[in-house]
Amino acid sequence: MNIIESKNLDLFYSSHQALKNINLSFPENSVSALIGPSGCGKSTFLKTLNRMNDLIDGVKVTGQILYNGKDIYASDVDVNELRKDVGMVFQKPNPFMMSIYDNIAYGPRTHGIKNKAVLDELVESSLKGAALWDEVKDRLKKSALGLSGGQQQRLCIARALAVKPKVLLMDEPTSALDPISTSKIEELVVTLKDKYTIVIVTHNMQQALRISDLTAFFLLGNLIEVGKTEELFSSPKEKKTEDYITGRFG
Ligand SMILES: Nc1ncnc2c1ncn2[C@@H]1O[C@H](COP(=O)(O)OP(=O)(O)OP(=O)(O)O)[C@@H](O)[C@H]1O
Repeated sequence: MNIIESKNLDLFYSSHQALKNINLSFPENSVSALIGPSGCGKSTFLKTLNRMNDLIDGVKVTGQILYNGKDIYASDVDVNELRKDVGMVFQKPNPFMMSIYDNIAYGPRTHGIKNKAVLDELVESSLKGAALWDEVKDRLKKSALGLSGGQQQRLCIARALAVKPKVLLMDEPTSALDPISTSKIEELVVTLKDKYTIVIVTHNMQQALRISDLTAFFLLGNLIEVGKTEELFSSPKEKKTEDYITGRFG
């Protein structure tokens, strides 16, 4: 089943059309990679999936994003609830200037959870889910800013998991990390798909090959091709896809 999908989606930044008639579906419990050269609209598309573009002046969206069959741009949609279900992890780790514990408890607290035992359990299960618990369990009250970059990124993933999302959007989550931290995040993404649906923007085609089930190739605001990752990389249907994945441009 497709948990989230776009239908005839256009997006304009004022007069500049950044997305052109995008039709793309994401099956539950899969990892999908969005690839394409800089400026092709990958991040813009990712952000339409939980209305992060709402925050930008002059943005106009037409078409639909259906989450569990319901248009998230409908007027009665509660954007906070949507972003609870469709969480996001950014390129640069962005922990809050507070303790590791409070970073994770922040989201649940804003949704009204105050009980300490419940929060303790959420903090532990989220950190375990992000493969960080063992490294931080003895320093939960220490500042999150004291963690390494790779640990900070796993903390941000744990923070996203703490509100029990269904979909996780990741915008180049490893581009600021060293190779060891990168491979930890890649392993984590593969394990997370048992419980979540993941859409990840990456510039690294090897990464897309290693971790994703589906790959979508964007170029100049158009979706050129989407398919099973292995097939898209081994026998692309479109010449433009082939040129990109073989490094002839982009
Ligand atoms: N806030 C904004 N205001 C105006 N134009 C924007 C804005 N954000 C992005 N754009 C434009 O929209 C197009 C798509 O940008 P986007 O960031 O989605 O591309 P991308 O594929 O994610 O690129 P990169 O890989 O470099 O992050 C580009 O032409 C970009 O200049």
